[in-house]
Amino acid sequence: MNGLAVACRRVVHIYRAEAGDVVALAGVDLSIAPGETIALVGPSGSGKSTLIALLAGLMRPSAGRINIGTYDMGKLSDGEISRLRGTEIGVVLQGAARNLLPYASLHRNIWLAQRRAAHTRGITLDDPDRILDLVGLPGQGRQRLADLTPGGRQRAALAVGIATGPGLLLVDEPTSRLDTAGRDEVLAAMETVNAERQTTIVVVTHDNEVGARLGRAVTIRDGRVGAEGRDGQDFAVVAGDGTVQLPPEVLGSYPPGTLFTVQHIDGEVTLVPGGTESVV
Ligand SMILES: Nc1ncnc2c1ncn2[C@@H]1O[C@H](COP(=O)(O)OP(=O)(O)OP(=O)(O)O)[C@@H](O)[C@H]1O
Repeated sequence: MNGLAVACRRVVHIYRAEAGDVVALAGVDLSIAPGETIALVGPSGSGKSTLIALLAGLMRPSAGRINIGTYDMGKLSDGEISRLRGTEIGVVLQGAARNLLPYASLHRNIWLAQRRAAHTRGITLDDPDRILDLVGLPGQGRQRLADLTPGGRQRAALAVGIATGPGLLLVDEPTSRLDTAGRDEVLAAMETVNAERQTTIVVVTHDNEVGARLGRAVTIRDGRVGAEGRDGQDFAVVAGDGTVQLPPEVLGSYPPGTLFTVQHIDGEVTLVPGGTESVV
């Protein structure tokens, strides 16, 4: 399957907790083209895991719309979303052990992931050995989780995540607790999967190196898309409601209420601080 496009429009997510409601996402607008690789980065608690859980259909947004390929997630039943997750959307949770049966071989783990898809989609699935080749574990089908290095375990989790040939692969913190060599192996595996299958890949990460290696790094800040990095350049992003977040290092110099004049000359926009502070 080719990569799936993803579109989030004004996505809001509120956790209803005893201690009070928590607004985890406050209006995310994000478009991902088929076959793109994206890192979701940003401070702890900014909403990255919430966003990936919504894309995986593990939760439903409080408001807003999510489209994946031709699917409008809000219009699908729980059963349809669950089937989609087992077939066209691959999910790799944080920690390899959460994705694999530790005492079963890699072959069996891949086969178990494929079995349901074969029933629901009735298509020919990739040979498990071919999948292991893709993630850099050639000929390791008989190995079990414990037999592998930490980087190998994470790549085995990726193998299970792509077992059904999904068009969208969602991966949570694949390189945390890995050394540099392990991280490079996991990045190389994701790059190979993307190159060979054009799978759209969205990775939640705290690792800036991962963000730099993937095609696009989207910074989630306070539940919104705060900035984007592409090809070593940083960009501010205009949100669907017209707001733009300034980088924290800029905001640090200008307290809330600072007035700016906006100068728009020959296509260039400049913010010039000045005037009396307004009360916020
Ligand atoms: N089940 C929950 N119930 C209540 N609040 C939650 C729940 N899960 C997350 N939150 C809150 O929602 C906000 C966003 O959390 P989220 O885990 O999505 O952020 P994150 O960017 O993934 O953080 P981290 O990088 O630390 O994993 C935080 O304020 C968090 O405390």
